[in-house]
Amino acid sequence: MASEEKHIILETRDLAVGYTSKRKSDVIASGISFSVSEGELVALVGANGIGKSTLLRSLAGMQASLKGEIFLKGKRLSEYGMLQMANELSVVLTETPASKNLTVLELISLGRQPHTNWMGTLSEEDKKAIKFALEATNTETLAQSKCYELSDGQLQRVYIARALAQDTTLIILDEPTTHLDLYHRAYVLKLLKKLANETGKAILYSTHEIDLAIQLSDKMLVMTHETCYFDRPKNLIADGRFDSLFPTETIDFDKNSGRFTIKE
Ligand SMILES: Nc1ncnc2c1ncn2[C@@H]1O[C@H](COP(=O)(O)OP(=O)(O)OP(=O)(O)O)[C@@H](O)[C@H]1O
Repeated sequence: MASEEKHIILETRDLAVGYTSKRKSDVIASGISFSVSEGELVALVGANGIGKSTLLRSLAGMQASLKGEIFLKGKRLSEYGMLQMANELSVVLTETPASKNLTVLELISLGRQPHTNWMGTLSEEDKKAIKFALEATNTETLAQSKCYELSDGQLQRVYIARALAQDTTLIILDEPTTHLDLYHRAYVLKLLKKLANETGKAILYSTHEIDLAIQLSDKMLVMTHETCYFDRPKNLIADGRFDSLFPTETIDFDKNSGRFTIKE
């Protein structure tokens, strides 16, 4: 038990996330308890507006949670300073403000910021990490392009490359495959799986590609209006957690194939 706990990178306990204004707290999701261990790819799924982005932003320390605890490598997230956090956690959000005047190489190099010296010069190790990020995301040929020249799908891979260059133990990605064509969707998800399983990174990503997530993820966090379920995909299927994720008069979940079908 103790050795298992040692490998947990991210953990939440009875977390509630949402928004506060002067007058009230608006809880979007609550009772969220799960963990991501070293070497695991975990998918976060749920219907539109259920709170996936809200949860990911809370886990990345970008907005305060309303209740419960978040631990990063056993230490409360609230106790991390900015630089220390950047050494442990990289984030790829859908609405990442695009520094579109930069070249791809410059943007990816920014991922090395937590590691570079006070002059910001790149060491051999920095250059190696950038080269790896370019190769892994299939973006080498784009290196000298300006970000504003890229398609949405190319830009998405560049943001993933920046996170890889940052070389953190935990990577959080909000819908990393949204703008990608079928080939790059499969490519990126297989890459995330490979990175997690082979380099020991802990990767948490949100997605609407539930079928692909079932095939590729080690574990899944399923958000519903009532509660959140966290388990291995095959256990979630056996427990019927996908059966009523969407209105059943329109969409059916087939337990045998692990796929959704549209009703006639
Ligand atoms: N800044 C905000 N202030 C108040 N409420 C917000 C804010 N941002 C999002 N919400 C609300 O929080 C809820 C969850 O939104 P969120 O974007 O987290 O869902 P999601 O699961 O990521 O959705 P999608 O699958 O459509 O991307 C929605 O009802 C949304 O209107």
